[in-house]
Amino acid sequence: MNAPLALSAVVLEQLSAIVGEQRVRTDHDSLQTWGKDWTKHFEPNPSVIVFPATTEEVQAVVRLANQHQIAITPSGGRTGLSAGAVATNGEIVISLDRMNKVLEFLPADRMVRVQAGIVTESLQQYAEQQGLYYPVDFASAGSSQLGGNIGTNAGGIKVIKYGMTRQWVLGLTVVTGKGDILHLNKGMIKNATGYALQHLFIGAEGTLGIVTEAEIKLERQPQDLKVLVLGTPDFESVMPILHAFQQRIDLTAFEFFGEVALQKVLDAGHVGKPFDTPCPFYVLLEFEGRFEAVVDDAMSIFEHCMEQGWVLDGVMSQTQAQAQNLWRLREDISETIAPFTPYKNDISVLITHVPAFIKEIDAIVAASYPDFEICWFGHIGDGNLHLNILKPANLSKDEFFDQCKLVNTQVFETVQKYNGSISAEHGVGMTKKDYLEYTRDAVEISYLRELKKVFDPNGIMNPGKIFDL
Ligand SMILES: O=C(O)CC[C@@H](O)C(=O)O
Ligand SMILES: [Zn+2]
Repeated sequence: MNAPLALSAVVLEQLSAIVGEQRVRTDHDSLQTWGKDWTKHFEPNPSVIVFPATTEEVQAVVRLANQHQIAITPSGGRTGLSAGAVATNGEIVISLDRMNKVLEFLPADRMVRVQAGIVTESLQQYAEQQGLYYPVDFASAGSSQLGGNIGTNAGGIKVIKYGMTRQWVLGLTVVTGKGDILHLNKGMIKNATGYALQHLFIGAEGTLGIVTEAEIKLERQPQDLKVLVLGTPDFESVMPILHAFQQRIDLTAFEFFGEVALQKVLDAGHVGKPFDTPCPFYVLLEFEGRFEAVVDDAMSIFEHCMEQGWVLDGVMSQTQAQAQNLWRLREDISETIAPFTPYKNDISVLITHVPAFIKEIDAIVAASYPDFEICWFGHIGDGNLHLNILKPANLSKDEFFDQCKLVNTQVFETVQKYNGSISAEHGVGMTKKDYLEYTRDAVEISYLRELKKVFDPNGIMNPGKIFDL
């Protein structure tokens, strides 16, 4: 590991003057902890971690960094999977941990104004206390922060009904890379006054500036959610099941996972199998079962799917506890496979192309990784697959990643052929940076570079993420 790059005593003193001496850390453990996210590919090596409490303090740090030409990496809950929040090169890490407050609730607007360091689950709980719902949800919601969700335009398990984080952002306060504070859109639903700059900061991974506050839209709470887990004989059956249900029922989730993923979760021992019939693939779907007619409808579609041979076995939750247990079969996958140092793909195509796309990707991985375990899962109802390749115990991390990267070209050429994305919801960060042109063409990337210069002329905001300058 590289030694942390030392900042001059003057800069450290100035940082202390801005955020307070107790809120500046340079000890080894802090640098390691706040210098990285959940990605395992890169070694953290920041110079200092600061913990501002207000937008103005963030602004002062950004201005200081501009003055001294020091790079900044914004840091939220550090649950990212693409190394968007890893500081490898002497950066000042700005942690939003102290900026976690709810600032204002406007019931008539069904909107809450929060600081960006609020933990996603705390925002969900706050909404619930108001009798409302914040629908962006995923397994890491207990640790991830809203600012990070905005930085990657996080998706998760309810996108099929509620969309990505972008859909819930009504306004943002940001500190640009230049050090200006902008209040973007101020929570309005209707505001036809030109470029909607808030949208540029959603998915920007902290490369244009730092999101410090957000106005977030809330929704009515879903009622009587029912969960079905169905076993299918093959990939080909998955999409017909989706279409059969969607014709008659508004789904709040449609997820899928393969046998390898299920087995790993069952091996962890926290949850039992859904039914006895072993199946190569499973889908999990959810809907609001407020009315008996909807639940009856779901049962008859389930039977129709069995008659068609698309479903081999299945189960529907009868209680909330059962629904939660069925969800764990899907939600526990990512954490359960983490010890296998997975090589992650987070790819998407239009729903139309999913069947052909999966077939091609399956053929590539089967031919290229005959000795590796392939763990399929994902938000198939949104056209988003999480293809995780698991590291065999006898290979080193570097050997394993090198072998996986050899196959990237084929996988990403297939993504490109279907006009898909090399990163559906995890962001580009450093892990997918070299492959950006498979989704965004060179002319488009040149516009991204120009935009970056407008907001961050000195190139200090999270350099090395998404693209190089
Ligand atoms: O670990 C992954 O590859 C996916 C993580 C997360 O996006 C999920 O859908 O569980
Ligand atoms: Zn996901």
